[in-house]
Amino acid sequence: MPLRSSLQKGYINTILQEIPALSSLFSAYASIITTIMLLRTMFDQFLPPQVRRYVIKALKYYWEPKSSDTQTLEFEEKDGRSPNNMFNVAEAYLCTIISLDSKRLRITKKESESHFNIKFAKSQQIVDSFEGISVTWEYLNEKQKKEDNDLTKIRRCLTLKFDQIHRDIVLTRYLPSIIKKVEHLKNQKKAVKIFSLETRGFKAPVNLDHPSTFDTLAMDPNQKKAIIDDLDLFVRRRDFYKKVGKVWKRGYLLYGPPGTGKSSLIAAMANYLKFDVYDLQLMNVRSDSSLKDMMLQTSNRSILVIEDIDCSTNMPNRNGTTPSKSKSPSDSKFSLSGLLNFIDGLWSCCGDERIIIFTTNHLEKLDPALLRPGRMDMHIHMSYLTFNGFKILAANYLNIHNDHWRFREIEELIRCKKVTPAEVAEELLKSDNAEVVLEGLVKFLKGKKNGAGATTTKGDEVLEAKTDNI
Ligand SMILES: Nc1ncnc2c1ncn2[C@@H]1O[C@H](COP(=O)(O)OP(=O)(O)OP(=O)(O)O)[C@@H](O)[C@H]1O
Ligand SMILES: [Mg+2]
Repeated sequence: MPLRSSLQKGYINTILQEIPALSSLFSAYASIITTIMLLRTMFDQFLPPQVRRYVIKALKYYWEPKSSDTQTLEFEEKDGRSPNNMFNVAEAYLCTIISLDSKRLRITKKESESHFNIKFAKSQQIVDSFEGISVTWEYLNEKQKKEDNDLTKIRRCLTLKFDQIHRDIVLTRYLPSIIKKVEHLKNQKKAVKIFSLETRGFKAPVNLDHPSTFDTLAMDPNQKKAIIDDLDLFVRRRDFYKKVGKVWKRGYLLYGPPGTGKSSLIAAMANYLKFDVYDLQLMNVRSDSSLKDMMLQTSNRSILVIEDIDCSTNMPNRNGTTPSKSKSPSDSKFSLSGLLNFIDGLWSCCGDERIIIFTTNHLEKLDPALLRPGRMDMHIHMSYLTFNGFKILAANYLNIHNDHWRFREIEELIRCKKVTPAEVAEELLKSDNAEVVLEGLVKFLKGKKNGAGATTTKGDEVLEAKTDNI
């Protein structure tokens, strides 16, 4: 083939032309090797061993990749004999950033858990980034010989590697942010407990298991938002309370007719904050000092509830007279001023992050001392159902998220009737069929007495925040 042979000829010519350049490259390379070998021989033969060692060390320092550039932190599973919580925190955090693409994963499950956990496995690495820096986690699971005998033990450890120049960021910001994230996660998973009071103290707690949340509460949206904002502000103000020298507590007074959602709101608050609830029935409190003892039994991050404050006890007022004749002041060593002292923080200063909630159906019956500005931080009026509230119930109970042809009529009826969310919720439960339920509700509303000014629609009219009192 003429073409092929001409190409081959071309290659050969090119190679022949390059021969002088290649041969000079080879000779340069050979002379470098010879020089190195000569130097090596001189180095071995003429330099004393100490100097040789020193030179080798110096060369290593300049030429080897510097291992000291990488900082390694070790999180051992055990700190001596006790568990190292930082290991658990780091492990929990890594579960949240693990990629399912990892070639090796560990799967764990406790008997009490309904789902399995995915953890990262021996010798696997996870690269994480924080504020633009990159860090590498590795899980070590190595056998170690015990010093005193031949037995081996397993050393479990997480290592965190990063460039040394980022040490401050890792120690002062990255690790604290991990602790915060894990605390938050734990809090999300926490089951809220309720402690009820007996004469001798609080009973063993049970899970609150109350399904009420801010999403399911039929309330004016502005009022709901104001409460959520207030709770959020409260929980993030630890330093602020410290700075101004106030006990870190917040008091809410919920008032309104029966069935308007006062207890449901308490459950929603507890579920939102994941705070345990202490249900304090005042009839079981015998004296001011026993109230103080009860307080000592409660934990931080909790809600103390005193329901129906107007009628739960024949508490003597500050003049020593009881509202009811069934008990004389001498029968009870528990007084209104004792309770007021407690609210004012004298006794609650044994704990942090406390919420106190009073409920009443009759605001007018309460001792004015309880209502004085500064006692309860926020007065929340739980009123009759509004149309906005009804739409929330319709979405929850009937899955109606948009408009419905019956809504205009229902809106008109709700505007001029006094109807509680509890009454409407009961009507909405009566059938699976939305048409049947709404027809029944219209009938029910038509059958109710008219009530002027039954509903208040503006959030700011039904919510009085005494925010200036913290
Ligand atoms: N605002 C509301 N949003 C949603 N459901 C509500 C609301 N109010 C009442 N309900 C329903 O009515 C039931 C009773 O309400 P809840 O016990 O919260 O009322 P209450 O104001 O505490 O009444 P009481 O003054 O008698 O203690 C709740 O379990 C819930 O199903
Ligand atoms: Mg209630």
